[in-house]
Amino acid sequence: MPAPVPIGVVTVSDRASRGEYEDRGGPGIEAALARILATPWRPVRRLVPDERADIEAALRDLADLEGCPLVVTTGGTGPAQRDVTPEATEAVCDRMLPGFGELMRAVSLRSVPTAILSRQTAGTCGRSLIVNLPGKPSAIAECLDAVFPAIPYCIDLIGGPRLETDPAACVAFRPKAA
Ligand SMILES: Nc1ncnc2c1ncn2[C@@H]1O[C@H](COP(=O)(O)OP(=O)(O)OP(=O)(O)O)[C@@H](O)[C@H]1O
Ligand SMILES: Nc1nc2c(c(=O)[nH]1)N[C@H]1C(S)=C(S)[C@@H](COP(=O)(O)O)O[C@H]1N2
Repeated sequence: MPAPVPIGVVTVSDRASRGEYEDRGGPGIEAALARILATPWRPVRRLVPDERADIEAALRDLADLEGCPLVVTTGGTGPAQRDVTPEATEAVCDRMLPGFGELMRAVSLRSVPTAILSRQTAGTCGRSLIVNLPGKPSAIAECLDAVFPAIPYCIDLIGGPRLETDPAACVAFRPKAA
C-alpha cells in the first residue's frame, strides 16, 4: 500500500486563529477532498492569522518540508487591508496559474455578485500546486469542484504523484497521451 498523499489545508483567519469562532474552512476543504479523491491522502493542517509572514511560512513548510503536491488555502483573498493571501501565494510561487482564479470567480458569480471581490489565485511552488479559496465556508466546494478536473494533470506536469478522482464527484481530465 503506498503512503497516503499529504495535502496541505490552510485556514487564513484572524478570528478562527484566535479561537473567536470555530474554523469551518479547514474541515470544509477536507470534506470536499474526501468526496473528490479516490487516491488515499491525509490532511496536513495549518491555521494562521491574516499575516503575510505566517501565511508564507505555512505555504513554504507544506510545499518544501511536508512535500504536499497540493496545498489549498481558504480566506484572506478579498480587498480588505488585512487580506494578503494572494500576495503571500505569489511570493512563494515560481509560476502563477491565473486561470484558476478566473474560473473560480466566474463560477462563484452565478451565486454571489461579490465574487469579483476575491483576488484568489493559484501557482506552483516547486512540486506543489497552491490554490486559494475565499473564506466563506460555502465557497469552498463551489470553487474546488470547478477547478479540480484540471488539478491531477497539473500535478502530473510538476512531477507530483498521480492523483485519481471518484468520477461520481469529479471527472479529472488528462490529455489522451498522458
Ligand atoms: N475559517 C472560517 N471558519 C468559519 N467561518 C469563516 C471562516 N472564515 C471566514 N468565515 C466566515 O466568512 C465571513 C467572510 O470571511 P472573511 O475571510 O472575509 O472574514 P474576515 O472578516 O476577514 O474575518 P477573519 O479573518 O477573522 O475570519 C466571515 O465573517 C465569517 O463569517
Ligand atoms: N463562491 C463564493 N465566492 C465568494 C464569496 C462567496 O460567498 N461565495 N464571497 C465573496 C466575498 S463577499 C469576498 S469579500 C471575497 C473575498 O473573501 P475572503 O477575503 O474571505 O477570501 O470572496 C468572494 N467570493
